[in-house]
This record gives sequence, structure tokens and C-alpha cells, in this order.
Amino acid sequence: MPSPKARNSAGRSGSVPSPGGGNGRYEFIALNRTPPHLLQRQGSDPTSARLRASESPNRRRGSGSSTSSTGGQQLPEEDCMRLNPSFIEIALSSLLAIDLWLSKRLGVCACEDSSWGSVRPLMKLIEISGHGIPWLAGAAYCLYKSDSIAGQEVMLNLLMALVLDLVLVGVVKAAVRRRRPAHNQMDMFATFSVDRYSFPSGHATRAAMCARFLLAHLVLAAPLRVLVLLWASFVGFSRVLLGRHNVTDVVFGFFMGYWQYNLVEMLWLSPLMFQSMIGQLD
Ligand SMILES: CC(C)=CCC/C(C)=C/COP(=O)(O)O
Repeated sequence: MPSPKARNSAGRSGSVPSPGGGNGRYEFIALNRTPPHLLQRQGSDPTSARLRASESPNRRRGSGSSTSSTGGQQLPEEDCMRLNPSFIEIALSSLLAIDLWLSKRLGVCACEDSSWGSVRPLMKLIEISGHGIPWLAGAAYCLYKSDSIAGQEVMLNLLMALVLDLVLVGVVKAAVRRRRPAHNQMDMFATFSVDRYSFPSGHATRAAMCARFLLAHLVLAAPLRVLVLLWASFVGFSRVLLGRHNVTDVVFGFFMGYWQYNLVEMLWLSPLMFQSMIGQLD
């Protein structure tokens, strides 16, 4: 004759056979199981799905299996996790999607046939104005021509800043390895191998850093200061219009260039250091 416990379990449609079936443990598990139809509803309910996914691995392990059993159906743990992508993951993928869409729409000078293709030569002129070579050559020329220690100090630090910028941008580009937009024509002059990558925009970092440098040390007249800011903004914006960069490459480039100037101020070569360097060269 079946025991009262066994009768109870047999009468429940929700009882699920367990590895310990037939003894007291079987009864315990069966009585505490939720019927399969409720489990299915729980599985489709986003709140309970989140709760299950946020359950700690230890608790899940404690249930005796690395997978969740729903009425005999095995749910891999990764499925539970996928139901609950973090807020940061959703925000990042949405930002990237908007970035790609916006950059493609703004790349109106990407080639001659583009909607604003006739403005491309002007954009390429702005590109040259933010290129590393004219800046390095200009700073070296001014350093050579300067006859005051103060002037030489500023130009030497500008040279140091430009080299630092090339190194830091190269390191970040090589680490991130984000491809340039598909609509970009790779027809830039004098590039390094890392310049096939687009994050961050080297022109944007240089424009932001040089603009801060000019405003702090060289350009004092208000109209010229406005021009410097406009130039830096145009250099950044032209990168997207030319299809060279996505918007986020340029925005990050501006932040990076702004921060790089702080680094230049920290590493500033003083006249004393400069004189001892000159002395060592003599
Ligand atoms: C050869 C020298 C001295 C600098 C290279 C400058 C350059 C081509 C940077 C790439 O800029 P973007 O990342 O904005 O395209």
C-alpha cells in the first residue's frame, strides 16, 4: 500500500521525477516544484527572467546542475544571461548604431559623386591645415627662426606636444583597431600604418590640443581666438564630411586632444631645462 507521501506526489500533475526518486528526497523535491505550465509562464515573463538571470552562479550551482530545468526542458545559463543585457551594453550598442547611421548621412563629401562632392577640395584644404607635417614643419621653422629664449621655449614645447600627440594617437589606434567608415576613400597624404584605423581622429586630437596651446601661449587678440576655435571645430567636422571618420572618433579625439594639452602643461620644458639641452648640443 502506498504511503500518504507517495499518494500526494502521484496526485500532483506538477511533480517532476528527480534523481532521488522513490525516497523521501523525491517527495521533498516534487512538493516544492512549481507546475510546468506556471514555469513556462515564468520563463516568458521578463521580470522573472531577469530575476533568474541575476541569480548568483553559486545559487544556480546549488540547484545541482549548471543549467536551469523547466519541466524537463534545459535552459543554458548563457540564455538566461542574454535575456538580461546590461544597461551599459544596450546604451553602447545603441550609441554605435546611431554613430554609424549619422556618420554615413554626414559623409556628404566622401567622394566627388557625393551630394556635396564639389566642396571636397575645400574640405581637403582644411584637412591639410590639421595634418601633422605642416604643424611639425611650422613649429621646427619657428624654433629655428626665434631669437628669444621665451619664443624658443614655446616652440620647443609645441614640437614636444605634436610628437606626444602622434605617439598617443598611434597607441590608441593600434589598441582599438576600429576600421574607417566603408564610404571613406583612402587618399590622404603622408600617413602612418596605424592611420588605416579611425579611432580616435588624429586631426581632431591635434586640432583640440593645438587650439588650446595657441590660446594659452600665442594668440591673445579676441577675433583671432575665435578664429582658432572655429578652425579646430571645422577640422573635426570636416573629418566626418570627408567620410574619414565616424562622429564618435572625432568627439573622442577632441576630448583626447583637450586632455593631452594638460599633459603638455605638466611636462612643460622650462627655460632652464631648455638651456641645459642647448648646452649639451653645443
Ligand atoms: C605623417 C605625420 C607626421 C602625421 C600623420 C597625420 C595623419 C594623416 C593623421 C591621421 O589623422 P586622422 O586620424 O584624423 O585621419
